[in-house]
Amino acid sequence: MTDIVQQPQLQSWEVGVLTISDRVSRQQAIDQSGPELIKIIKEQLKVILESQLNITLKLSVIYKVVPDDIDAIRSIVSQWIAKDFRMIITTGGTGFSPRDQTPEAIEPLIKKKTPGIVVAMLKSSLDITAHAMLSRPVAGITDMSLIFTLPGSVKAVRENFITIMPALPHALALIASDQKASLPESHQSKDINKQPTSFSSDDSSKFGVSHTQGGHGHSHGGHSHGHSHSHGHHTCGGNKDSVRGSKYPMIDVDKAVSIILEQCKDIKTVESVPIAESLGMACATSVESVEPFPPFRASIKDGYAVRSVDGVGQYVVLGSSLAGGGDAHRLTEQQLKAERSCVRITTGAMMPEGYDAVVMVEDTQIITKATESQLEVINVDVAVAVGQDIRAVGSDIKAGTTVLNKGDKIGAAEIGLLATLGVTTISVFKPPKITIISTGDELMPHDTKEVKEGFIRDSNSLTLSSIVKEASQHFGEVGAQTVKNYGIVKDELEPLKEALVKSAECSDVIITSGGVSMGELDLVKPLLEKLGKVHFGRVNMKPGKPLTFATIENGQTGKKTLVFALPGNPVSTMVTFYLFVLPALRQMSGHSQINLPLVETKLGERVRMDPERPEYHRCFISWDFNQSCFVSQSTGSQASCRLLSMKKSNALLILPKKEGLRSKKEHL
Ligand SMILES: Nc1ncnc2c1ncn2[C@@H]1O[C@H](COP(=O)(O)OP(=O)(O)O)[C@@H](O)[C@H]1O
Ligand SMILES: [Mg+2]
Repeated sequence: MTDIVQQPQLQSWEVGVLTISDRVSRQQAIDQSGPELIKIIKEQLKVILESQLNITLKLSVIYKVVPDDIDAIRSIVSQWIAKDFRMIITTGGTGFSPRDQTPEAIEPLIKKKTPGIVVAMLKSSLDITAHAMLSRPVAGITDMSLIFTLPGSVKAVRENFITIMPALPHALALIASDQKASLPESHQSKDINKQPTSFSSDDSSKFGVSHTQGGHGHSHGGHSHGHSHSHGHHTCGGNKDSVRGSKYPMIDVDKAVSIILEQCKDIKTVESVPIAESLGMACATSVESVEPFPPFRASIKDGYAVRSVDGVGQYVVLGSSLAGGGDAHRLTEQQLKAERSCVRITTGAMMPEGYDAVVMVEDTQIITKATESQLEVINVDVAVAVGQDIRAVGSDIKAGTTVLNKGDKIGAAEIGLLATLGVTTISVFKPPKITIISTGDELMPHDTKEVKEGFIRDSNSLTLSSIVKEASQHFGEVGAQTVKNYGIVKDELEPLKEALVKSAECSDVIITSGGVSMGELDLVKPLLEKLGKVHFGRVNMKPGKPLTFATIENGQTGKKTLVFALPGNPVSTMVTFYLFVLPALRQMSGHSQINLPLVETKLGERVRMDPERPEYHRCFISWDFNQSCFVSQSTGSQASCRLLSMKKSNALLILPKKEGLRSKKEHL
């Protein structure tokens, strides 16, 4: 038998992708499902079609967005049917909400129903969540077109589409082979059902299908139906990514920190401030002493300035040198030269010329008290050496000594030093300007007395502004100038965009909380993609996995703003602040010491390890004098919403990912 190798035939197909959503069409939400579908069609379906049907495919995907409106939907789909689109796929509007009317719009356009496709889609979703039964998909054939309706949520779209994808080459080929669409229903469903056997589970996993992950959130056309399970379940465990997982690779904490530090390397501003306002800031230049300190020979003790060669015996007290005063300066050179003469002196007072030692008052006795006509006479009981109890000029700080280096943190001692040397203003690195934004429809201002049902008080705004203030001792004084609280922003595209754009104009750093997970209302990541560059969107840690870091650059001025999109759970917010935002703030403020101190500690009790991600376990550490080491005490339940686990904690215990319990030395 001779093999006849057929050249693939070139075919041009058009496929329509219609996103049906009021919110997307009003630009209150970014469409994720439509673009995702297009991506799968172009990257995966095309390959399968070409290989299964032995064709070279010129595939055009036409994409449109319409509101949840029967006429609008029908108008587009009818046009596409008329143009013989091979496939028309809608996403959104298949749920139970009053505005969900995609099935009603599509059904009358279908000539032959294809319930097998509906069953396959529902089955795949029902395997994950019972809520799938609230989806009302329709599928069918009209002339040249295969039409089906997918739910609105991007996860469900991927999952449903990937489920039916193996059957599509055969289905589309059969439709095309009979333009009159006279395919018997029995034949059609049989073929469709037969397909999965030729696409074994191995084949489908090739496309990334995995149901290992919990959580399933259907939303229809951008409306949340209140049954999204994504929170709490969306953890796509470790690296077990699936088609429903995040598109962002999971990177390690160290890598994330280095990406952040690289981005803030060039954001530094130097300013000159009065030294009293420089606490916590980093010096932008080195500081050298111009004058010596002390600038004069000064006594270290209260006593008498003497000539050491005069030894023990009686002395006449010529006058006094008091700190900042006295009358010794009025004495003539002649008087001061008189043998066995001395001058009463106090601590810090200037040594009169000609004297070379101080005898402390305890080593003397008064022989005769001073009267109007007579000088005081004392007895020096002990001999003193040259220079005794005298601070020489420049003995503390010589002229030309470097007292502060660039990058040194200015603390109380440093401010004292500068004041000593007569430095009144100092060149420092300015702390970055920070704006804090809380996102979430469920949030009410923290001072709300009666919180509406289903709402909570916004705690993150205050926690974040306080943590910044608390941390400012490590990067500089923080005033109203430096930290702005933007307040609460709804989970809607326009307000969020406005908040980010406005804040970027006036801040070096934006810290947001919430809206970075996988829920339908988690809009921060896609929005940041549009406004700037997302450098990472997931970190291999617990808590804090969805942490997102982006930069927004002003095209005209070139000003760069760092955006830390912290997860909304209050503990995740705090932990990610300490691990990622604080080092960045320190680096941007010019500090040479930017990392949190790391010490080794013994566990005070057994702790359960996380098998999937390294954990930053909140604990209290203290020095154990008996064991001569730090010992850590866990703060209890480590749920990322339990702010009580942060209370009283003074350290984060770094627990590597591991199965089981642990009770030995760990790094902190
Ligand atoms: N500002 C806030 N104050 C208190 N709790 C918040 C705040 N923002 C979010 N949360 C809570 O944190 C949890 C996660 O919120 P979400 O917006 O889904 O965060 P993310 O998507 O970033 O993980 C929710 O229970 C939410 O109510
Ligand atoms: Mg939220």
